[in-house]
Amino acid sequence: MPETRSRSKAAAMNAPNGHKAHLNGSAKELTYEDGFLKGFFNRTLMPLFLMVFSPNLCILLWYTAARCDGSFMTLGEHLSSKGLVSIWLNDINIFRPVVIYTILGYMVFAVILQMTLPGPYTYGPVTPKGNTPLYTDNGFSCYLVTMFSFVVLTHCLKLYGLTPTIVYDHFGDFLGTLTVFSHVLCVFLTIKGLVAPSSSDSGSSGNPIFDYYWGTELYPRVLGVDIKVFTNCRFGMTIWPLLCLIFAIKSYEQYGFIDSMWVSCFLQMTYFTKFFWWESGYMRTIDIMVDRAGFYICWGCLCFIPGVYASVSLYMVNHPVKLGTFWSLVIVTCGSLAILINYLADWQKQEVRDTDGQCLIWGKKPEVIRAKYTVEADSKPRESLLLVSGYWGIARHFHYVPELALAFAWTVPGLFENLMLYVYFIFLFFLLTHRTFRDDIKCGLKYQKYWTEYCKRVPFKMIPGIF
Ligand SMILES: NC(=O)C1=CN([C@@H]2O[C@H](COP(=O)(O)OP(=O)(O)OC[C@H]3O[C@@H](n4cnc5c(N)ncnc54)[C@H](OP(=O)(O)O)[C@@H]3O)[C@@H](O)[C@H]2O)C=CC1
Ligand SMILES: CC(C)CCC[C@@H](C)[C@H]1CC[C@H]2C3=CC=C4C[C@@H](O)CC[C@]4(C)[C@H]3CC[C@]12C
Repeated sequence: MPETRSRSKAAAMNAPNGHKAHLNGSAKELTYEDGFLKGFFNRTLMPLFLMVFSPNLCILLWYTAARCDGSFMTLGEHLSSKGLVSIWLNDINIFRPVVIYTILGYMVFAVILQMTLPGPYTYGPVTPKGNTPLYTDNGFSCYLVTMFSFVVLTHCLKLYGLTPTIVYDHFGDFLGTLTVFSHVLCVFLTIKGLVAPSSSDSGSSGNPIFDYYWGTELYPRVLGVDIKVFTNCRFGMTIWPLLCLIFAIKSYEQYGFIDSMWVSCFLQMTYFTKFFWWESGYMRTIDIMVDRAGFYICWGCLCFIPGVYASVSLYMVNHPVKLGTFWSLVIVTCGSLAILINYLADWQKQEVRDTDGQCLIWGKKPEVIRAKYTVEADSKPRESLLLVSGYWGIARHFHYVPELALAFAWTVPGLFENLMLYVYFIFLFFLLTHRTFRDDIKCGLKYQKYWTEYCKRVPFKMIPGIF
């Protein structure tokens, strides 16, 4: 599991005295947060809105699928007759023992795999405080072992007349219990980041609401477990494929065929397999190198992924469509192509850096900008390669186009009867568009004139000539 290597061990590993002085004093916080997340709107209003709205969105999506046949019109009628509070109080049981045991059982299993499965070491990017996180790259084996264990467990349960689809039957309770659990974790992490941080990349913003929402630590570790690897990868990104499989089994139990569900499930499972194959690359993304372990990322991965990201499959349980071989193949082919392009774009960026530009991109020597930068902790000059050719020469975030195309491909098998099916796609559209702005600001602050040069050479964010 990740360790944090610092230029100065005292500055990173043990929440040193110097760092505590920083917490008590007025030293500068992360430049990204200063540059992007500032002002009353970003630091207080938006966090409050998201912390209230998002858990309700998850519950209402489940309620729409389970009680309103996927229709927002019917949901509107229910809401006006019984109200939102009644749904939380009467339709959700956060204390159901089978739900609590299943969640805890899975978490223990996931932590054991995270801690014990071997893998090569891989480094994350150097942090603003000059720490370099070290990870054990065991994501792919954790994923394979989990999927294999799920198949074995499903067969064992069958012998006793049981089925994993109990998760679907009590999915509202699962989301409710996970929400409570996540808040407990977030409270713990917020306090831990202030009183016993795992590294010097921590501290308060001075605003308790923002601290809770955004987190007080970049790389918290508890008993040797890296919390963000656990929440993002071992929980969120592993629960999502498990839910896809469980929902497909449920649909099959009910209807005896899984035509549209199969197409959607196949594309999603290919996407998860790709994700875990590339997991070390994920450790170099905004989620890990910028987002602190607070409500946004921890609650997001523990609840928003099962509640919103898996809502496509949840909806499809009761809305099977007979697509037929031709359309199934067309959608699977388009979706697979989107996965491939997205993967190759992520790969190009990584390969150029790993080989210091000594590789071929689309058969040619890559065009790069050797961008110099320093981190907040010291003035030591550092260098990163910005790729200007390949997919990174089309637009600065062109790879989001196949990501969106893929999300559409695994959604469209459910056809167009209800808007609920497209909530994930719509959310992703806004998330990725917003991310293009976030990343430009983050990279602009980090690389300054080198980023300006990249923006001149590659002027569009996502689609050349349009955006
Ligand atoms: N389904 C979902 O909800 C989402 C999926 N994704 C997917 O996750 C994957 C990774 O996400 P992504 O948003 O790219 O991660 P990031 O936004 O974190 O990656 C961008 C980072 O890459 C580096 N970078 C930027 N431009 C270049 C360049 N030209 N050459 C080399 N490095 C560069 C910079 O980091 P540095 O500081 O190292 O220079 C930058 O911060 C993608 O496949 C994306 O589609 C992403 C978001 C949401
Ligand atoms: C609080 C909420 C309103 C928002 C929570 C959002 C998070 C759950 C998601 C934000 C960014 C997402 C991801 C980024 C990159 C990824 C790589 C991709 O290959 C797989 C998906 C993912 C891990 C994705 C997962 C959800 C987020 C962390």
